[in-house]
Amino acid sequence: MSLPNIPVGAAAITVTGLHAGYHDVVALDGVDLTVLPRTICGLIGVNGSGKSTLFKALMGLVQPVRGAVRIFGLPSGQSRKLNLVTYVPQSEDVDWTFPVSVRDVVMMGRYGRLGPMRRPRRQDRDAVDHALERVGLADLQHRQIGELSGGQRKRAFVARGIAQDAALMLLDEPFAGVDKSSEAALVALFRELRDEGRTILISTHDLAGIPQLCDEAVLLHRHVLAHGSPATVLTAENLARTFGPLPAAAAADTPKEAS
Ligand SMILES: Nc1ncnc2c1ncn2[C@@H]1O[C@H](COP(=O)(O)OP(=O)(O)OP(=O)(O)O)[C@@H](O)[C@H]1O
Repeated sequence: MSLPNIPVGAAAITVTGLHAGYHDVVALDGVDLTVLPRTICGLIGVNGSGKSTLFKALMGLVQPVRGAVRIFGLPSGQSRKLNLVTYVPQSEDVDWTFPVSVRDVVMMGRYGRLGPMRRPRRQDRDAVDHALERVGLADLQHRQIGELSGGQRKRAFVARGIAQDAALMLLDEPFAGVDKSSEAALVALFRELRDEGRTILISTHDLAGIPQLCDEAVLLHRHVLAHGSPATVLTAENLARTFGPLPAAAAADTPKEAS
């Protein structure tokens, strides 16, 4: 991975005093969050707690009412122009009837990197081949994107981010609709991507999978309730603050602190 544009020493994500929302809906109410490079950070919260809005604010798709967002020290528009960040949205936010192949979707990751002729060159095609291989979709690359299963569509968007060679990947529920064996393969892939130098912010409802996947966890409810290692964050007390009191049987199933 070549990341010449990243300011040395900058945090991957810096969010300060962020207030954002939609018309009369306050979705984020004073979010402060710093995520260092080479980290997989899990974003956890109930439905409507503001996870997707935070992703959109990081991408510049939702404007702050107050506060600021920086990606590698840069405003979101600039970080997007420099191909520093990629976003895998929730499936509901994508028009799957759009007549493009899986390969076309992955090639979109290269658009910001095309040469002066604006045509894919050998290196772009190679990057797309490589990304398709890494998510296990090489055999399905000529299918229309809408003809894939839910889990395969997610993998196509992850491949787009890999082809883009983005230093920061924002993944909104990448495991939704993904079967257990594909989820295990994605977890291994995300850890490889982290080890290559990327930073990943990932929203998930799979609490039990957090300790294996994530270096850090963030509990969100319009603002950050807790942030730190999974062991320190996923305590019964913090989870009760995030999700409300759990029934005794469910509480017994919550992840144990790592020893
Ligand atoms: N386009 C929109 N217009 C108006 N309100 C919205 C819009 N999108 C989200 N909201 C509201 O903003 C708040 C935060 O929503 P958001 O989608 O960020 O939550 P979330 O944590 O991602 O939820 P989920 O787990 O269900 O995906 C909710 O109250 C939601 O109803």
